[in-house]
Amino acid sequence: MAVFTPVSLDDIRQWITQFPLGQPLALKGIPSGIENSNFFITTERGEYVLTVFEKLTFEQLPFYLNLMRHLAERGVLVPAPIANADGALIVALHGKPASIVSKLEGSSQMAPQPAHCAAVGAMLARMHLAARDFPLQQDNLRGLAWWNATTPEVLPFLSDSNAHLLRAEMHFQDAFAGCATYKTMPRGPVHADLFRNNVMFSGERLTGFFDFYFAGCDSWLFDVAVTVNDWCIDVASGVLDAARVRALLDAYHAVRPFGAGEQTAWQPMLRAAALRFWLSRLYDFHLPREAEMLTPHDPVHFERILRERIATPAPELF
Ligand SMILES: Nc1ncnc2c1ncn2[C@@H]1O[C@H](COP(=O)(O)OP(=O)(O)OP(=O)(O)O)[C@@H](O)[C@H]1O
Ligand SMILES: N[C@@H](CCO)C(=O)O
Repeated sequence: MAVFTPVSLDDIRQWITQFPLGQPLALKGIPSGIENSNFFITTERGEYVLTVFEKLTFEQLPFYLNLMRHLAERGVLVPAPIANADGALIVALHGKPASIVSKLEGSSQMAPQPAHCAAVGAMLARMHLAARDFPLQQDNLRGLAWWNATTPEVLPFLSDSNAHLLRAEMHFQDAFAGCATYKTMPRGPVHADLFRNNVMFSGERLTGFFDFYFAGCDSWLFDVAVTVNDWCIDVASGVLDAARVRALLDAYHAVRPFGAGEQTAWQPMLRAAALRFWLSRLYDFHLPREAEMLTPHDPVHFERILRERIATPAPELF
């Protein structure tokens, strides 16, 4: 169970009185997740999720929590952060930053069909548009600068073939980020981690996006590429599934039309999105943190996807 900071019902009885949630009735650690310590809390007012942030700081967190509030207020389906009596969304618990958000109904759809992908594409485009007037700025902290910083840390653990792939792809992505097309791409706050396990569905009805703690300002197309690389693949091979790709991209395009520059950037962006998760998985695998129990995600999955995106022409964006 990936609970890095244990929290008990007794620990929060006094602490939770600063929120308008009534008495806590039950608290349960959530076993999935590798970044933060998460708990379901039942209070007299309903069901919520408590997150204790393990790496993100009090300085970084306002971007994520205020973005969620901004989106929720504009009808994008995301958990609504709960403010305490002073209006604060982030408060200390066991010396670490913590927040409480509303619990989404439904469950993750781990075997998505085209209808699920279309719902995700449409909501992603709505999210990008709704965040255009979000006033806070924060870079994608898992963007190009982080890839460049992390590459030398993981290289010593790689086979010759993988070290060559990583060096070559970093070279390609550094050059791509410097080109004119990249610089004109539409950008704004993006989720940047919109995998199947970060979206809730009730049947075919999308009930919410969550886990915004990798969000940041980046190109919208990067967000689309991250999403397609998870929602629209055959998991065993990493190969894109044409029907699901079409469903997701067409639904996105109907809400926020893609531009010609984005078509040019699509294949490099699919590669960038694969590289980002290959790198973070390599880092977590070879340089793990302590946890009560932690199962790192498999880096080979994204190595396979990266090789596949390099080898195979990208599908038409629109
Ligand atoms: N607002 C929410 N409503 C309902 N369930 C939630 C909510 N937030 C988190 N969960 C549940 O908690 C689990 C872990 O949350 P989350 O994915 O945010 O953790 P994490 O540590 O940031 O994980 P990772 O970054 O590995 O995805 C989710 O899979 C989901 O079941
Ligand atoms: N979605 C990431 C985990 C961090 O949220 C991965 O699958 O590697």
